[in-house]
Formats: sequence, C-alpha cells, structure tokens
Amino acid sequence: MMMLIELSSLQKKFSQHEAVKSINVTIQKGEIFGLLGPNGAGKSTTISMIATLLKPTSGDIRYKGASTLHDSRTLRASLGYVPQELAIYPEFTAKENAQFFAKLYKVPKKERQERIDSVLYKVGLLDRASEKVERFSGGMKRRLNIACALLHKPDVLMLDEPTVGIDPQSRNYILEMVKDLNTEGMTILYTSHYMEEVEFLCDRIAIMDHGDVIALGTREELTDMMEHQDIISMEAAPMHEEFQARITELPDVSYTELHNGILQIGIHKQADVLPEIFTIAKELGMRIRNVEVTTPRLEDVFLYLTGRKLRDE
Ligand SMILES: Nc1ncnc2c1ncn2[C@@H]1O[C@H](COP(=O)(O)OP(=O)(O)OP(=O)(O)O)[C@@H](O)[C@H]1O
Repeated sequence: MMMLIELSSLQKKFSQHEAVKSINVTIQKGEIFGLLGPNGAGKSTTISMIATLLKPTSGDIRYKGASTLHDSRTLRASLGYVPQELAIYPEFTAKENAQFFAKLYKVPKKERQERIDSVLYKVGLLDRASEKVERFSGGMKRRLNIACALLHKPDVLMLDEPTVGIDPQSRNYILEMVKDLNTEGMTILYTSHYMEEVEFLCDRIAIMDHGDVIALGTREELTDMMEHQDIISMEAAPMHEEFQARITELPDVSYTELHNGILQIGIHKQADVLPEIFTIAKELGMRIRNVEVTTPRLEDVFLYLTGRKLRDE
C-alpha cells in the first residue's frame, strides 16, 4: 500500500487553545480512513489543515511524499473537500451550481456538460438538475455539495460529517456512494461522530479526543484493545444508584455506565459475574427486566479509553 497523505507532529493552536495536539497519521492510497470523535475533538481542524484552508501551528503534511505547506498545488488539484457547512448557492439550480464549480475547478469547457451530468447522476440528482436549490431538502443540498467536490475527478475525497442533520434516506445514499467511489479507486477521508457510519465504511479509524489521536487501527485492532472485555447491558426497575456503586466494586468489573436507564457493565472476558449481579439486585429489591452480554464495539472502545460516551445527548 502506498502512503498518500502523511501528517507528522501536526499541531494547531487557536491562541492558547491546542485544538490539535501534534498528531501523527498516515492515509494509504485506496483506503477509507475515518476520523471518529465527539464534537470539538479536532476533526474539522485536522481536515481543514489537510485541505490547506488552515495553516498548522507546527508539524508537516505530505502528499505523495512532498510537503504541502509551501506548495499545495498538487494536493489541491487532486483533492475534493466537502466542508460541514454547505457551500452552494440556494438561488441557483443544481446544474447552475455545478457549472459554477466546474468553472472554478477549471474543468475544460468541452468536458463540463458530461462531467456535470455524471456527478449529478452519481448523487441521485440528475432528474432534479433544473430545480432551484432552495427547494431542496437538507439531504439533497448535502448531496449536491458532494457532487460539486467531485467535478474535477479528485483522487482523494474528504468529507467532514456529511450526514449530520439529514434524513435517513439521504444518509444511506451518501454512505453507499462513498463506498462506490472508493471501489472505483478514490481514497476517502471521512470524519464523523457516528460510530455506526465509521464502522460500516472505514478500513482504518483514528479515534480523536481533545485534539489527540488516542487510538488508531482497523475496527478489529481497536476492539482487540479490549480483548479482555465483554459488555453486559442491563435494564432493571427501579435502577438504584447503590446498585451501580456496588457493581463497580466487583473485582471482575472494569467500568460501569448508566445511560437512558440501561446500565452497561464492562467485565473481564467470560468472567462469571452474573450470579453476583443478580444477588445484589435482589438484595436491593430490584427487578431485572433485560440482560444482554455482547462483545465490544467502537463506542465501547471510546468509553474504555476516555471514561465518556462518544455521543453528547
Ligand atoms: N477558529 C477557531 N478559533 C478558536 N477555536 C477554534 C476554532 N476552530 C475550532 N476551534 C476549537 O478547536 C477545538 C476543535 O474543534 P473542531 O471543530 O476541529 O472539532 P471537531 O472534532 O471537528 O468537532 P465538530 O464536529 O463540532 O466540528 C474546539 O474546542 C473548537 O472550539
């Protein structure tokens, strides 16, 4: 596998606040690389630095081995970037937007029409090409934004939380489209705070928190970090505070987390703690309604590493 983008000791400070803390990440040609982390983790700052829209405080970004900090032309020509905020004109039609960006990206005139039709088709908007964007749903606008980033046939596509606040249908459409683009050979950098999306899409994942990459690997490598863990999810009525406190004290329990009435208990793999848990529940007069034992997912890895939930709810 060829290293396509290398971030070395990449750091960004906003006055005293260190938004990205000297991270080292390499993105291989042909992979879907995910940046997963909660809001404020530093994902957008990182991706904006790669897109050359934000100057790093220190460190380097190399594209195909050459630093992009002084000469970003090669990278810019090969990069499609879809920011979190929509960058399209609502009073124009979808086609007019695409025409505008095709000119901006210097797509040769004789190729423009075909290219525009092809990207609008790809995002499922060819039949709506002549409609004004202000009449589009959030998901359609987002898809058009992606189409505009594809006009110059980039080698790398970077998407910053592309599914936030859109309908499930558009979300699935985008996820499938990203997979297809990757199958056709495009390298993808995808940021999200949705664990399921990153699990579904990404070959490798960097988990970010407070500006730092706290873990990096394939999904299996990340969940293997917790190879000594199983997760018990338990619903009970009532759920006593004392119950959680006593469970946390048990020797085979590594952590507990109460969320939406469900108590999650991280236990050493195959530890026989259920009888003790049931006994404590009985002592406290609780009725257990549901118990499930599962192997860890990325969400659990985040909880394990940070002691916090990935999502802010
Ligand atoms: N222009 C800026 N000036 C000052 N602080 C900033 C600026 N941009 C980002 N930050 C701060 O840097 C940190 C990282 O923000 P960033 O947007 O990169 O996080 P994120 O992981 O992309 O989260 P989100 O999904 O909410 O955008 C945050 O604490 C944010 O407040």
